Amino acid sequence: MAYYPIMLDIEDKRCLVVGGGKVAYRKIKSLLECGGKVTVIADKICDEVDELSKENKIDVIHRSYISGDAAGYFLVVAACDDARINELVANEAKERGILVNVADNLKLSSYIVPSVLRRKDLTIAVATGGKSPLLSRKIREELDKTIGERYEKLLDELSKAREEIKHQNLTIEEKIEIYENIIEKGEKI
Ligand SMILES: C[C@@]1(CC(=O)O)c2cc3[nH]c(cc4nc(cc5[nH]c(cc(n2)[C@H]1CCC(=O)O)[C@@](C)(CC(=O)O)[C@@H]5CCC(=O)O)C(CC(=O)O)=C4CCC(=O)O)c(CCC(=O)O)c3CC(=O)O
Ligand SMILES: NC(=O)C1=CN([C@@H]2O[C@H](COP(=O)(O)OP(=O)(O)OC[C@H]3O[C@@H](n4cnc5c(N)ncnc54)[C@H](O)[C@@H]3O)[C@@H](O)[C@H]2O)C=CC1
Repeated sequence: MAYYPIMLDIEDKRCLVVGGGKVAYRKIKSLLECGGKVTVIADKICDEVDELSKENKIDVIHRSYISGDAAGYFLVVAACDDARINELVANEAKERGILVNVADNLKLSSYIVPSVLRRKDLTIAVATGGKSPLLSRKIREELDKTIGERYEKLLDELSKAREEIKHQNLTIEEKIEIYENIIEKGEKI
C-alpha cells in the first residue's frame, strides 16, 4: 500500500521523543524547526541533545521510558536502541490514537519521516516507503542543486498575485493563465 503524504501543523504541539542519541537528535531538530514543543525521555543523551536542553529549546527527562509516558502528546517518536522499548512506546501511542514514528521499525510506525528540502514556504519531501533512506537523502541533495533560491522569489510573486486576484471576478482558467505567465517569466530569471 502506498503512503499518504500530508503536511502536518505541529506548531506549539507537544511532541515526545524517546531516546537521546544521533537519530533522536535528527528527529528533534526537524520537530523544533516546525515549532513543536519537544520533550525527550532518555537515560543517556548525546552532546547535541544536551546542547538543546541547555539552550532551553527542549525539556529532557533523564530516565528510562515508563509505561504510560506517551499519554497526552500529539506526536511520539520512538528512537531508542532497544527494539522492545520502541515497540512498547509504539503500542502505547497507538492505543491512545497518537501518531508515532519508530526509528527501527517501519511496520510499527504510523508515519515515516521524509528527506526534506525547503525554500521558504516551498517544501519538497522525498521518501522511499522505507526502502532506502540513503536514496531519499541523495535525491534531496540533487534537488538542492537544481531547485535554486529563485523559487522563493517566484513563490512570493505568485502568492501576491493570488491574493490580489482571488476575489476578482475572473474564471479559474483566467487566473491560471495569469499565474502561468508569472511562472514563465520566472523561468527566465
Ligand atoms: C523508515 C524510516 C523511518 C523514519 O525514521 O521515519 C527510516 C528508517 C531507517 N533508517 C535507517 C538508516 C538510515 N537513515 C538515514 C537517513 C534518514 N532516514 C530518514 C528516514 C527514514 N529512515 C524513514 C524512511 C524514509 C524513506 O522512506 O526513505 C530521513 C530521510 C529523514 C530523517 O530521519 O530525518 C534521513 C535522511 C535525511 C536527510 O539527510 O535528508 C541514513 C543515511 C544518513 O544517515 O544520512 C541511513 C543509513 C543508510 C541507509 O540505511 O539507507 C535504518 C537502518 C538502521 C540500521 O541499519 O541499523 C532504518 C530502520 C529500518 O530500515 O528498519
Ligand atoms: N530512522 C532512522 O533514520 C534511523 C534509525 N536507526 C535506528 O535508530 C535507533 C537509534 O539509533 P541511534 O540514535 O544511533 O542510537 P544511540 O545509541 O545513539 O542512542 C540510543 C538512545 O536510546 C536511549 N534509550 C535506550 N533505552 C531506553 C529506554 N528504555 N528509555 C529511554 N531511552 C532509552 C539511550 O539512552 C540513547 O539515548 C537504532 O535502533 C537504529 O538502528 C539508525 C539510523 C537511522
